[in-house]
Amino acid sequence: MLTGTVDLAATSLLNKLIHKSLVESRQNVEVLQRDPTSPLYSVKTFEELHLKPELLKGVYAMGFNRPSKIQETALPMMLAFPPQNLIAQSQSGTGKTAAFVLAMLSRVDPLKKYPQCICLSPTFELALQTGEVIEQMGMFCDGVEVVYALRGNRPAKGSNIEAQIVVGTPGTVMDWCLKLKIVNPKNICVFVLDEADVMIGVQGYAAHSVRVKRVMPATCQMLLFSATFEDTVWQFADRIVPNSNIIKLKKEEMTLENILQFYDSCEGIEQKYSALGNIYGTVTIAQAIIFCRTRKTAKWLACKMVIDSHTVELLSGELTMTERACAIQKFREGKVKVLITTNVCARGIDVEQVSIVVNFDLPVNTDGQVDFDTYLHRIGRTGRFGKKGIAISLIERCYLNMLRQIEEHFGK
Ligand SMILES: Nc1ncnc2c1ncn2[C@@H]1O[C@H](COP(=O)(O)OP(=O)(O)OP(=O)(O)O)[C@@H](O)[C@H]1O
Repeated sequence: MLTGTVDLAATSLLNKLIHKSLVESRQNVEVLQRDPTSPLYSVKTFEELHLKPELLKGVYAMGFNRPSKIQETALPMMLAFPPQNLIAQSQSGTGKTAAFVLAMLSRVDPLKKYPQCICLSPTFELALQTGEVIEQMGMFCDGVEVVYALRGNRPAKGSNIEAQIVVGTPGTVMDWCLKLKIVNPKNICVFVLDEADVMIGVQGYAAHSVRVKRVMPATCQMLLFSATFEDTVWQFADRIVPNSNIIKLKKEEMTLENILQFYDSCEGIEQKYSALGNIYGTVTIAQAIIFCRTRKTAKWLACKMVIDSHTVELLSGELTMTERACAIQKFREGKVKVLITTNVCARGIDVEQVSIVVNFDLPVNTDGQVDFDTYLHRIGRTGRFGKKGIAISLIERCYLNMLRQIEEHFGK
């Protein structure tokens, strides 16, 4: 890790690194896809994975040349007959979404006009993003549609849902299945839990996910995906999805070599703010996400930056759904280059141009201990699919021990 206050020398070094990483990113993906130790490596081509012709067309239209390791390994398991359950772990940005989307699209029958697959996501933004991937990848699958089971999109009781794939957050999907009864769980043949460790390991999410699972037919294929699974969550996953195929990473494989991690030790919040000000110019060469621990800090930071004439977008859980959708869309389209957010965007969000992640605060759990998994998910918002990325954590000196714990935990 690189240390020191972000002074002029450090800023200029960062500048160089960002330019270098932007130039090297594309090349790096090609190199990694030929490196057997990389999570992007595969022996097989998409043709050899026996995808339907319309899906092959979709994959190539998205610009994918070869599958990644998780896609190569998971797809044959997911597409096998009889259908098999799968619990799969792979690093951030290595193509898990594409893998389970291909599995759902392979299984739906476009002629049947009712929901056949459900994908649960922990956040509104991630559900929207996954739905968009389904729509893009399935663009040649005539008659296949997606419906979003999200707060704010509430069809009337008795509505007839014709879309074959439902993407949504657990509470709303549960309502659609059990309360409104507009999705018949008995017709579901694939049930995906994205960010599965949260979906089954965190109270609230878990209660809803498990209730939906209970009303599915026993033959329904369960697919659990995440970049992180704590040991206790593995055990729980194994219990609720018995007889699964399992793809698991070793601890030392979890961090990505293509993301450089730095820190800057600061005296207090104001010094953190000035450190951020020093690197703002560098950060906006491409796009950046700044993570804060609380909504309050995120709001404070966004207001302060706007007052100082910086263009930033705030996205936190206190915004309305329309405001959240608008904020992520603006950032995705590159209309704003800096997104200030909380853990609501820590997982899954995929914006290719993000070359820097800043931890304005380190993520901690409810006991005030470092939340290693969230750290990994946050920094994984950069360095997508082998691109180069930079993560900078601003740390108050009294919390430097947390940094050591992160280094020890990941062996980096
Ligand atoms: N085979 C491929 N070739 C090229 N690009 C790919 C391929 N598979 C996925 N991608 C791209 O890589 C990026 C990351 O993929 P994706 O979002 O599926 O990763 P993920 O593993 O689900 O990440 P996270 O753990 O953060 O949720 C996306 O922009 C996606 O379009």
